[in-house]
Amino acid sequence: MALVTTKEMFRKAYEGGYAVGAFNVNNMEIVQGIVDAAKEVRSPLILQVSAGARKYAKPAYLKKLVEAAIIDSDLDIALHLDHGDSFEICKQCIDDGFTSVMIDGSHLPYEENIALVKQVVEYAHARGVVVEAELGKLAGVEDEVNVKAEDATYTDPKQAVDFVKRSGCDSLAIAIGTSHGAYKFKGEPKLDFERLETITKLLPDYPLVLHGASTVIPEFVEMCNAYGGDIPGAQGVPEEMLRRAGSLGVCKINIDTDLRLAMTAAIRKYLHDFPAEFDPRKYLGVGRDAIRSMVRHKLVDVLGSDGKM
Ligand SMILES: O=C(CO)COP(=O)(O)O
Ligand SMILES: O=C[C@H](O)COP(=O)(O)O
Ligand SMILES: [Zn+2]
Ligand SMILES: [Zn+2]
Repeated sequence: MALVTTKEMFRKAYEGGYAVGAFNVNNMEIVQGIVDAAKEVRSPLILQVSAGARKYAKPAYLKKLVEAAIIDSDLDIALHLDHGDSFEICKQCIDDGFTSVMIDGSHLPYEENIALVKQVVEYAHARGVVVEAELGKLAGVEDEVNVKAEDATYTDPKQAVDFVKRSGCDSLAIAIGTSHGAYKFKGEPKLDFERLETITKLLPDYPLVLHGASTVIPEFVEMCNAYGGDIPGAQGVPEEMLRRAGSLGVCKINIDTDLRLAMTAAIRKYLHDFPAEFDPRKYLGVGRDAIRSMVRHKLVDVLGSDGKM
């Protein structure tokens, strides 16, 4: 199988009413845990690399890890740049062989966001690479109690149509109430599904992307806290909301925090239970196993992408 773009994955996901998981990768154990799960259940897969991941692991290592994953798993995998913040980083990744890049101009004024996305789209499309853009702002949304302020940062449906048409982006990340990290909601979790449905109606057959979509699995939060961690009040997006989003045009669901929590919880417990152990393969192996079973659960029970490869 091969390194592929997300085009075909999204087309099938849209038609099938399910979503493809986009998992952030930072080292070998994370890549292997995710890919082994996808291999077990024959799921399409997007592996994504942030600027932070490139700084931590170095671009050449990450690229080779993903190539190794394709050889070992016999899966089609898309390699995606997560939250590219400039034309230059997108160009670098395209030149390095990424099949998909995100240019995140969501912090820019509307017209500047469009202009930046257009520039990346022109470069990417000429090389067979697809582009994800973002409209609306995610971070900090959960702190807004004022509905009007909330509205201002959520994606405006009519603007989304204009944005897609004028920028030429292949998929669009939208803001409907999710946020990055382990603290997504203070009270009851709430996403603006009415807004999502309006966007989907106005942009039929168009793949949408949900960032900040970790469920912050209570089992792992509790395990972290039970073995020396300190992450009280962590809360994510409930699974049933992700299933609903997947049936409403969301074709890509981004997951990073859940990987971090699964790995950290398992390693914390292992080191507590086996204090005399100091072979990194032991605790990193346990972390990798935790990622594998967590991702398998996501693919089968939340995203519904199992058997779609
Ligand atoms: O959106 C993400 C990466 O772009 C990850 O979101 P989480 O923090 O919810 O895992
Ligand atoms: O959206 C953000 C991802 O979770 C990546 O986070 P990072 O920049 O710490 O690698
Ligand atoms: Zn963003
Ligand atoms: Zn994100």
